Amino acid sequence: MSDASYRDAIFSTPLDKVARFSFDEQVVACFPDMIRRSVPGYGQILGMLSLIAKRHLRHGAHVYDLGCSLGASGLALAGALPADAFGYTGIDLSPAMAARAKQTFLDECPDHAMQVEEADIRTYEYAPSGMIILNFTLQFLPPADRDALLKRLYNTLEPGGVLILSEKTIDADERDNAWRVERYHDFKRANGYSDMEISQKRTALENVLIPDTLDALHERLSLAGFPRSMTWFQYLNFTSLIAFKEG
Ligand SMILES: C[S@@+](CC[C@H](N)C(=O)[O-])C[C@H]1O[C@@H](n2cnc3c(N)ncnc32)[C@H](O)[C@@H]1O
Ligand SMILES: O=C(O)C(=O)C[C@]1(C(=O)O)C=C[C@@H](O)C=C1
Repeated sequence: MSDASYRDAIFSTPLDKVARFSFDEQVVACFPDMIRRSVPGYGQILGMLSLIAKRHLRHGAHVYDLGCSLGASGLALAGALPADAFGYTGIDLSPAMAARAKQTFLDECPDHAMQVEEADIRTYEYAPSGMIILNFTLQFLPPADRDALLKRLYNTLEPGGVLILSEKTIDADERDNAWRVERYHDFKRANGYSDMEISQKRTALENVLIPDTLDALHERLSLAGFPRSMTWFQYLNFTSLIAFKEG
């Protein structure tokens, strides 16, 4: 079955040298377990996506899911909306992710027209769309590339379209940041990760996942052209924003 998932044990043994985190076969094999145990509120964010789509998506409009990984957002939409309600393109640069997402859609929702493209979201040629999902992906782009992408996305959205931006964040205040990171590590421990796993993954993500502050995310959305953005979800150092294009 294409959604078979293993328990994430990638950082459970001591490594001489921790390699940079990458979305390779090893991560793909345990990704559903990894993201569920590592991202506070991941399930709730997925659950809200289809409710937001029901309110904001014009019937038949297109949805882009950027950095779709295994297509969890697409599956959430397909589970809640009929096939003719929307079109969907998931894009991911990782060949292993894209291949597995493609197969998952064929297995799980063959009646919905779900496309997956193995491509770079920075250079992809977007068609007009009603909703763009960027869930935990912008944080993996070099910061210098983020504004240009958001501007392109704003320009491709149809009037009345929405962008959902979910990210890990950092606090500008050092004490607040330390508190939030410590409680995040408590969250991971409570989900079965050891101190060694937490520490080795932290090293692997250094200079790979570069978080912005919540204020910087709103500022980027404003710079891109969005007249309005809101933080609709926050749980420790993970957040989700919605940005609206004027209708
Ligand atoms: C944390 S995962 C996203 C999780 C996913 N959105 C979900 O909700 O399950 C980040 C994904 O972004 C992809 N990615 C990173 N940089 C990318 C780029 N420049 N273009 C396309 N995909 C990219 C990675 O391959 C990875 O699958
Ligand atoms: O484990 C962490 O520290 C995380 O930041 C979680 C996180 C993410 O936010 O994208 C990092 C890598 C994996 O893609 C899954 C989740």
